[in-house]
Amino acid sequence: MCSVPQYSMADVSEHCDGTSCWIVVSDKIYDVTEFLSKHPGGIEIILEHAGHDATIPFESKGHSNMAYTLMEQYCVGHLIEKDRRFKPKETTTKM
Ligand code: HEM
Repeated sequence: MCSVPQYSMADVSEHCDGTSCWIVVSDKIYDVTEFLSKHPGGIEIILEHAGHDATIPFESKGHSNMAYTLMEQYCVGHLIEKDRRFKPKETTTKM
């Protein structure tokens, strides 16, 4: 988790069109610019979420395990802790 770059939602929101398209799924950030034209569900549906959190639409569509594997090659980092919504916050306190 710590060895990859971390970005804020403000950083993600700058990549909001077909020239640079980032989406967030489960607090991980994906640069899908090169993938847009390859997406079996089409370009437009991803562009609707460009620069935003796409976790709920991505998961409610019910992507296959293959899709989850495929997306990892586009991961460019994680959200900074303050902007995370889905993963439990890291803690140094041991139970
Ligand atoms: C890194 C991001 C994404 C990857 C790698 C990806 C990959 C895929 C793949 C491989 C399929 C074919 C069916 C399957 O294997 O599940 C698919 C279909 C689809 N995807 Fe995505 N997807 C991504 C993001 C999104 C997002 C953000 C949405 C927004 C709702 C979306 C909506 C859809 C839809 C609606 C289909 C169905 C197309 C059909 O059955 O005609 N995808 N996607």
